Amino acid sequence: MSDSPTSTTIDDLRGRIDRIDAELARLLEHRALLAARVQRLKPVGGFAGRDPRRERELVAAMAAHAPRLGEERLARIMAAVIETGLDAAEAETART
Ligand SMILES: O=C(O)C(=O)C[C@]1(C(=O)O)C=C[C@@H](O)C=C1
Repeated sequence: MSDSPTSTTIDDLRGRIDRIDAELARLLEHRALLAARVQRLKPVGGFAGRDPRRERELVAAMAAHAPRLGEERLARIMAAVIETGLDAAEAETART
């Protein structure tokens, strides 16, 4: 896939972003499902059982794949991802 100015338009780039966003949504859904399963296996799950060390470790591992974003920005993104996953897990628990 070329990024040359002649072949790349805003529409092309937005199309590529849309495809990545669809993939991200599927991955986030899958991640939330797995994180909900972890909550059910932990002695204390949900927000009460939050594990800051595990969160730091997963962000550090991700940073190796995302040098443009870097660890500090990834930490902000992953805080939102993790909190949203915990929120969905707690809502599911409340329904069942
Ligand atoms: O690994 C865990 O202990 C989890 O509960 C999963 C998870 C996550 O979403 O990755 C969620 C909350 C914790 O603070 C750390 C990680």
